[in-house]
Amino acid sequence: MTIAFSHFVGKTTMVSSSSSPTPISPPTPSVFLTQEELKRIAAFKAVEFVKSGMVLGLGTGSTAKFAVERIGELLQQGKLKNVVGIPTSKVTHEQAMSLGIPLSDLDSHPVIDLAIDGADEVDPHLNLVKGRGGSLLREKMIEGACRKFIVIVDESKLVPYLGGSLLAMPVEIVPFCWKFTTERLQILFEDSGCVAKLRTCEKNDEPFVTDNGNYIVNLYFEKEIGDLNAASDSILRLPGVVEHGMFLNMASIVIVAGELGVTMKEK
Ligand SMILES: O=C(CO)[C@H](O)[C@H](O)COP(=O)(O)O
Repeated sequence: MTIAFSHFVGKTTMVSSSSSPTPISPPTPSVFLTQEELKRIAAFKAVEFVKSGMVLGLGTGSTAKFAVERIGELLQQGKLKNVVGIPTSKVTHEQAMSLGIPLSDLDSHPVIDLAIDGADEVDPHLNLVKGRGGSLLREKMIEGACRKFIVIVDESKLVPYLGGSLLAMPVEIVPFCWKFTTERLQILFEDSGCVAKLRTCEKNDEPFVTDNGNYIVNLYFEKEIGDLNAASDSILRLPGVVEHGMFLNMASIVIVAGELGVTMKEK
């Protein structure tokens, strides 16, 4: 049984095995699935779009890791051949290496056929918040260079507007005078009741350091941000900011796994 999520604006497809681009089928959803199982189902569905010979952006996080695992498995089984992976983080690099997935980078492969990655929030227009795993910069560089970007989420990630989960919207900043930059970010969005906080590591309360040697400031919004493109521009104009976690108009397809089925939303 499948359901269509009224959340989305535009075309939503209810997924069945007949709509699969390849004969590889994920486990069939049923009730009482755990969040991990839902993530795995969305990931398997996305990997059905992978074809031999493709250059692939490999995402980061607990959902994307299932996609990387599946790609490794299909390579080992000989069902996929000659793919090259471009990892979006050191963690994914390690995982892909351990699975024997051939790896490269954007310098050697500036155009990527397909990227598959998770997201922290998905709004009805397929805009995303990403980077709660801290890999937003590499993710944005790699996913911005791909022909098709498939986002895989469980239904808990759907929000009516970005910032709507009341969880963090991350911004990567240089460590130099991070307090100054954090304050500037908070002031920028004071009309939206924004609170800006440096991300720290749970184990020692030290600043969280990204794969690029930078810090992350988490923005928490009390009210809707409003014009997302204007917000993006003003964040990026602040000296000290490297990148933010709003991925606007980048997703080609969002695959959502829910208790009652899988839906696929295309731009
Ligand atoms: O952007 C990311 C990492 O920087 C992740 O894709 C995002 O945080 C979702 O992660 P998960 O699948 O573990 O919920």
